[in-house]
Amino acid sequence: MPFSAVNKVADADFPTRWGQFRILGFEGIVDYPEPCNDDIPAPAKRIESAVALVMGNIHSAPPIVRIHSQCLTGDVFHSLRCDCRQQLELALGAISDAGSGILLYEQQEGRGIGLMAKLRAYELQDQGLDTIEANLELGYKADCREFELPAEILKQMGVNSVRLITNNPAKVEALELAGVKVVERISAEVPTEPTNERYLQTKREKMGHLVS
Ligand SMILES: Nc1nc2c(ncn2[C@@H]2O[C@H](COP(=O)(O)OP(=O)(O)OP(=O)(O)O)[C@@H](O)[C@H]2O)c(=O)[nH]1
Ligand SMILES: [Zn+2]
Repeated sequence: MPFSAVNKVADADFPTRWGQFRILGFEGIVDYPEPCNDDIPAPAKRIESAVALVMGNIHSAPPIVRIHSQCLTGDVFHSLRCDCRQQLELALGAISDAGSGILLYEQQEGRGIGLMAKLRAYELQDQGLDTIEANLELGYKADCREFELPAEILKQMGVNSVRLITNNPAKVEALELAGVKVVERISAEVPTEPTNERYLQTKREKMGHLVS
């Protein structure tokens, strides 16, 4: 999806439980975005935003990077339907341990379908559909994310090679395609819960995620 512009809109101090970060805000303008649901026409222009938490020196060696997609239910409410919150903590812990790194938090709730659609997908999952079947039943693609904004943000920061925390080969491919080298993939596997076993099984079997 072509961005006609990606701009840094803010850069501030950000103390956290994991240590001292900078928090940066980025906005990208997408011209003629592709619809994620054929029944919902896309606008001619869409603004996408992402937050970058940056710790330490990110230029002396390929930094640890996590691209985290927004999950209100997991990140804020500690939902056990998914593994997002545990992955967020794993990533912040890894960056903190290394003393440097970047967490890119992209506002792609529900793999880009939005919060209300994700909740409707949960309803369908309660009736027996898996995560992908539920998205498709609602008219959405299985995954609406393309990871171009995080790639562009990394390049704007002068980061052209990274150690990426992920289990999702599509993220590695997207960065490489955009010209950001993934010199190492660091596993984002976290302990499973009985309530997220099917969610993880679907990621492994239908989305090619590298989880056991
Ligand atoms: N549509 C939909 N999205 C979900 C569901 N559960 C979690 N998500 C979203 O999934 C996104 C996280 O994507 P995942 O596929 O779990 O993991 P990933 O980011 O692709 O891969 P990792 O880097 O390995 O974590 C977040 O945006 C969540 O809001 C669901 O049941 N349906
Ligand atoms: Zn989640």
